[in-house]
Amino acid sequence: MAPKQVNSFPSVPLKDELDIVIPTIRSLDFLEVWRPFFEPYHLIIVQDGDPTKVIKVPDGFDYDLYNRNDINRILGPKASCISFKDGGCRCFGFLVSKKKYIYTVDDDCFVAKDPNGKDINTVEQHLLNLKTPSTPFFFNTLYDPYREGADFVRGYPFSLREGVPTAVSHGLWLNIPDYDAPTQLVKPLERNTRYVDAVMTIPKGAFYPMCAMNLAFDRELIGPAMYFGLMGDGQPISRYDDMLAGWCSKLICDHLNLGVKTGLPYLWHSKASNPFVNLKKEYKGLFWQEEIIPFFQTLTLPKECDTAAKCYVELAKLIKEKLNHIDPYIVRLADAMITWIDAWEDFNPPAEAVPAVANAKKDAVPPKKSK
Ligand SMILES: O=c1ccn([C@@H]2O[C@H](COP(=O)(O)OP(=O)(O)O[C@H]3OC[C@H](O)[C@H](O)[C@H]3O)[C@@H](O)[C@H]2O)c(=O)[nH]1
Ligand SMILES: [Mn+2]
Repeated sequence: MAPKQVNSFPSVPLKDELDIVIPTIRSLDFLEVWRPFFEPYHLIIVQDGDPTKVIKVPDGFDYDLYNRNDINRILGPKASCISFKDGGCRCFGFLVSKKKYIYTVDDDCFVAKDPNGKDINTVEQHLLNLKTPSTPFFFNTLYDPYREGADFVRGYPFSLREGVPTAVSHGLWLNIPDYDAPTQLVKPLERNTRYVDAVMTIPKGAFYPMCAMNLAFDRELIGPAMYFGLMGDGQPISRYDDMLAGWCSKLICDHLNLGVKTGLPYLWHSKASNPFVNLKKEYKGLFWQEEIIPFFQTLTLPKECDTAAKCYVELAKLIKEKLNHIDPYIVRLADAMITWIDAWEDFNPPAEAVPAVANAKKDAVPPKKSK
């Protein structure tokens, strides 16, 4: 029986282990409030929309900024898999990062306070979540057993107390909740004021609506599955970027015995996007998901799929084969999933890749700007 890990916050910023990826089509002024927590880290800013628009990065941050011209230049024809005019463009940042962990956050999210009035360092809490095991096979009713002041409760099998590696840490939001358009329309004034002091592993076999507003993950374990789909301009759907990545990554985490956690940390989500615009963007997803989610719930991947990338390629094939009747778009999406993996492996060669070729490809990515 492994000694239980009692976790504490990482004492110093782990800047060599984590990049912060921010999609933006607006402004980066929000970084000012995050400065104490974000300044030590490298930012990867993915500028969406008009590439001629100059988006100012507040002084003092170490960053690379990529606009659509950069994405096209760097990926060439493979840029077709990166969404335009949808927050899903952020996955380009996941692709070019070289760090083990990614934290991605939206530009209308701010520092929240915990019930004691203390500013919440979301990066620290996500790193803690990712560096401590998950318990997907048997639910611990006292929530995160690795947390200070908690443990496995009576009856929890000792054979399962080591847990599994954590691949995804899904944070939450105070103030504007991540509601879909119909819910936003009927509850325009609803605000989330409930701070739940808990981190939970999402049990194996259960899916969840992954929101990318306050999300962290282990690139090495699950990076290839964090593709945010073909959304936005020229596509019949938007605002399902993170949902697709959530379904795919959870299926693959379950298959590879990796964990997904949700709960702390919280941030403050400030902007309610227009529910009528959102309804137009997401309405196909509202009914497509009623068929897509059962597809994921009943899917079993072959045991030969022993890496996230191999699982993802197999999943793309199955989506193309089993879901193409929903809409011709699904075929394009499945093809784009394969293009994504090709691009991923250009930047992150699989272990068995020939080093000479791999290095040549890896070095082909001059960042647009950095300080
Ligand atoms: O065309 C676009 C639109 C937005 N962005 C950037 O994406 C981030 C989210 O944008 P926004 O705050 O307007 O989205 P929400 O209505 O709050 O909902 C999101 O919440 C979770 C996910 O992030 C998902 O994308 C949405 O459902 C923000 O940083 C925008 O600047 C963009 O790059 N391109
Ligand atoms: Mn928002």
